[in-house]
Amino acid sequence: MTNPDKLFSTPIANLGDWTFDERVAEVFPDMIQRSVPGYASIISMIGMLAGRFARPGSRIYDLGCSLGAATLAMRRAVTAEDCRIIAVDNSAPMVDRCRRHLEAFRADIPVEVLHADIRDVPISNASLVVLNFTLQFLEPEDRQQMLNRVFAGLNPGGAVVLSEKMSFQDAEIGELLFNMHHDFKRANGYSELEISQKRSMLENVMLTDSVETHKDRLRQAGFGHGEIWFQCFNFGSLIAIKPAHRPENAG
Ligand SMILES: C[S@@+](CC[C@H](N)C(=O)[O-])C[C@H]1O[C@@H](n2cnc3c(N)ncnc32)[C@H](O)[C@@H]1O
Ligand SMILES: O=C(O)C(=O)C[C@]1(C(=O)O)C=C[C@@H](O)C=C1
Repeated sequence: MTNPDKLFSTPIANLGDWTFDERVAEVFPDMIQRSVPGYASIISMIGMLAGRFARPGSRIYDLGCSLGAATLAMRRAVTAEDCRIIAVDNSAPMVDRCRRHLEAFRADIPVEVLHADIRDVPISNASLVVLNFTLQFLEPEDRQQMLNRVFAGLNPGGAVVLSEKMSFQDAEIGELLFNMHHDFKRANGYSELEISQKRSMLENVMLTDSVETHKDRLRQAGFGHGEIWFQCFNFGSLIAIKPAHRPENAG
């Protein structure tokens, strides 16, 4: 049983900015499940993607791993020989719990959990890089550079999975999907107070981009193109593949 998220159920005088602190880490599985439509599907399908993209002797990165849900799904699914997973988060309470979580299950794939800022972690020999609802917490001016580094660290034929809460250029559709997300939260038992307090805490620290912006950034990083492989309301996930080396005289 996970602890229920009741963090914002009573009025808070000074809301302040959102952080991934001890209290959030403690209720995180319940919180993210009830807040992100499609979260469980995305996690299990990241496992499937890892099974497909993992190459022998390569690394898989889970950037902003929180409690390690994506890492666990990938560790279960990867069959390629001599792979290792590097899971990174800059929240100490998340990293502590993530390590304990991973130790609770036996597995053949080694996992290194790093307490670090994803902007400082070298990326190399990667067959898959996962940013599952993490890029949205970087300052917008750091996002392109991050994706450039992901591209540079991927082996040819490797992929990036980029899941984000998104905004929409079409104002009417944007408003509908935003409202549907709030309906989703209400249906999962969150009150108007909980929804609005969390929203105002996230306001300054989680700035969302449009699907077009994400695709432009992926293109600029060198991926050629990226495409949505999952979407529910204003939450979605893109995939982009680093072109494989083409033989010298390929037409
Ligand atoms: C919404 S959670 C990610 C959920 C997680 N990927 C999953 O699939 O369950 C965002 C995570 O990113 C981490 N984070 C945010 N900015 C970061 C940064 N600059 N470096 C490392 N981790 C970061 C937060 O501490 C938080 O745990
Ligand atoms: O936008 C919201 O209301 C959210 O709750 C989103 C979101 C996210 O996308 O990361 C924000 C913080 C929590 O980590 C869980 C979910």
